[in-house]
Amino acid sequence: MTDVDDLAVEEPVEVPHQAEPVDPDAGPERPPLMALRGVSQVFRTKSGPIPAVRDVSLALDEGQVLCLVGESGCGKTTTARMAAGLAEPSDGAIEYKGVDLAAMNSRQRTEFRRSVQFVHQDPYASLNPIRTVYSTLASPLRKHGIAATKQEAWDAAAALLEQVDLTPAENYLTKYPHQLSGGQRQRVAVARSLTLRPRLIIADEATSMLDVSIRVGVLRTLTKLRKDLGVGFVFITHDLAIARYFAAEGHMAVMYLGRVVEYGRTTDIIDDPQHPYTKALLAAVPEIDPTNRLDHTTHITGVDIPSLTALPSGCTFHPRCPIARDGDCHEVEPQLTDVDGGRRVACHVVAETTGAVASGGGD
Ligand SMILES: Nc1ncnc2c1ncn2[C@@H]1O[C@H](COP(=O)(O)OP(=O)(O)OP(=O)(O)O)[C@@H](O)[C@H]1O
Repeated sequence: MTDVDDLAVEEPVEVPHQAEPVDPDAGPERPPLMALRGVSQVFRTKSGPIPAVRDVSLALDEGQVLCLVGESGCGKTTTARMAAGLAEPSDGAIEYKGVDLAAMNSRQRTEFRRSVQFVHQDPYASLNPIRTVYSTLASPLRKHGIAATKQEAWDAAAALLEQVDLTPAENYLTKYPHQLSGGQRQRVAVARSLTLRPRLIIADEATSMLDVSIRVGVLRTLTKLRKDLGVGFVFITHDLAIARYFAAEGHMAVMYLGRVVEYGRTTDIIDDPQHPYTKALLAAVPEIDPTNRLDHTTHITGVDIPSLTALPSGCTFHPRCPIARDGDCHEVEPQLTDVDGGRRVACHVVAETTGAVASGGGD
């Protein structure tokens, strides 16, 4: 877990669009930058189908940040890979600027591939070991006609390295991945994701393999890029301190066993979690709650996280839930329900307490 004190010193970041909750079902007149509509992913394996993601609807606008959080195996990476067009959903649709990926013509698909970039958790695995940093960055620049000559490619690659705070750039352009530290490699991977001037970066645990001090530096660079370039981020992390820092002016979706169980503004969720799973996640991180308003003695009850191949009936969280009741919680899967101010929660008890109504989005 990242020490939040390391992250707390950062000045607040201005983003081009102050984050209003984005409705995936907004009308076609102003489609979100990206929308996931009722997206599911079932992996067919020898031991049977694995429903990794079920009926997820999420959206974000230009320049916004959306954090996906949750325990290992809850479906964050699978969701991110579908959003990046790296895997086709078994059901539902991914839309970029209102156009379904599955129905895009070749021009739209090319624009999507340029505009939406994926940054992996492991920069060592994602960088070609036999290419220098220059070659890694120059290749897409030349291929897509952004740089016409070697000199232009060199200058553009150097500018990209400066954007990711690898300076002086000349010291890095001729290096190979094995000659760089983990943080430097991840900065090169981020620079590569910027080569085609993306509108959205999907970052999957992009800082989780880095030492804490290096992680903070890379997060600061990503935050600066968001501010300077207005690029949107889907940011995946299991670390709530990172989510609070990076998506402070954006939104958070909390996932559990393949579904979104709570969605809203990051600050609202951190300050006032509604779903018992979100409460338990936050209560497990005492340093994120210096005022001790959460009951840190309340842990998730019951057994370990259930298997995706044997999902509990009703609310899949009920075997571990401290407030589960007989009846609905055991029998009926709760839908995401509008609570207030754009917050959506999938919990029968919360819905009843707040008098909430189920949202039509089906997410
Ligand atoms: N290609 C695949 N084939 C079969 N099962 C898969 C495949 N990819 C992922 N899964 C399973 O789907 C579930 C969700 O995995 P996913 O990687 O999306 O979760 P995650 O929240 O990103 O977890 P982590 O943080 O550990 O990566 C897990 O149970 C995983 O084992």
